[in-house]
Amino acid sequence: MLNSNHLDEGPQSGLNREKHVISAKSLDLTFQTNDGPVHALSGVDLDIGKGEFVSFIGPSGCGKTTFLRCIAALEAPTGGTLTVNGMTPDEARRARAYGYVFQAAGLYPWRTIEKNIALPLEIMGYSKSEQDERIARVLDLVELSNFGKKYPWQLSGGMQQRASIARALAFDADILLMDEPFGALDEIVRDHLNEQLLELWARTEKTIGFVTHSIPEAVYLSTKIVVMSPRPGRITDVIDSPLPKERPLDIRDTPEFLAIAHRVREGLRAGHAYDD
Ligand SMILES: Nc1ncnc2c1ncn2[C@@H]1O[C@H](COP(=O)(O)OP(=O)(O)OP(=O)(O)O)[C@@H](O)[C@H]1O
Repeated sequence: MLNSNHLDEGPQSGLNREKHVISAKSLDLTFQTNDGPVHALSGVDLDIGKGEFVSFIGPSGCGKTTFLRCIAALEAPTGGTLTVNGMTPDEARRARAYGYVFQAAGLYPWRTIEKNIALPLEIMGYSKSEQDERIARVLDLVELSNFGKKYPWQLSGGMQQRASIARALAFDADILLMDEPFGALDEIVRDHLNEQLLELWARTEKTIGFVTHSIPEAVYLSTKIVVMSPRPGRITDVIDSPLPKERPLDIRDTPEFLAIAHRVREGLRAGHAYDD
């Protein structure tokens, strides 16, 4: 079975009827390092509903990436529970419950954009015709239909990131995990990609977990903003955004937007003060 969606309505699954796509309870993760233990996540409680756009914001080292990696079963928590589509993260990974977009686009330079998107599909055993169909659909979603035959180095940084998003979307996972995907891009390109990402999210109704250092980006994109602070990494505030789903860029000048941005900033400050 190739499509992850089958797990949502499986017959055997009382578990799968759980309404939260991602649910963390008292999640803890301590890394054992040569310099002693590093408490990367402490008592993290968070529920993410289907179709939410959730941003994680906080200073360097507060555990944003670690939390995303736990969801993706790339790290094993040392305490608490975490479910993804009602399964363990490892089961969800095997069921292809999510796509992952990294900070660097991570495209293979010797493969065309099409061939980069095809790679996970090849590994998963899709037929050539299904690969082609999926590649065409995701290239259209990220507005790169005319660039499939190009190599990554022939594309701008923003286009490469869009190609990387297309690759993560190709096997149609319900969840998209994005770790600071636009951090290295200039403001104008980033604004444009933020707009496109919101459109894509509205069209596909994916659940998105998005790591960022930018307050405006978090507020512009999210239905829920999770503010974190370090040592140990923990959640200090969860803000449910009252902004409408349709968001032109100039919404960033409205009092409602600025009020949320203010609350995020206060949350970040409080986290820092805690460390002093
Ligand atoms: N594999 C690992 N081994 C040991 N320590 C680790 C490991 N991965 C992360 N850490 C530590 O865990 C803490 C949380 O790191 P993490 O990368 O999740 O933070 P972050 O909030 O994503 O930071 P940034 O914004 O800089 O990406 C940091 O102190 C980091 O040094």
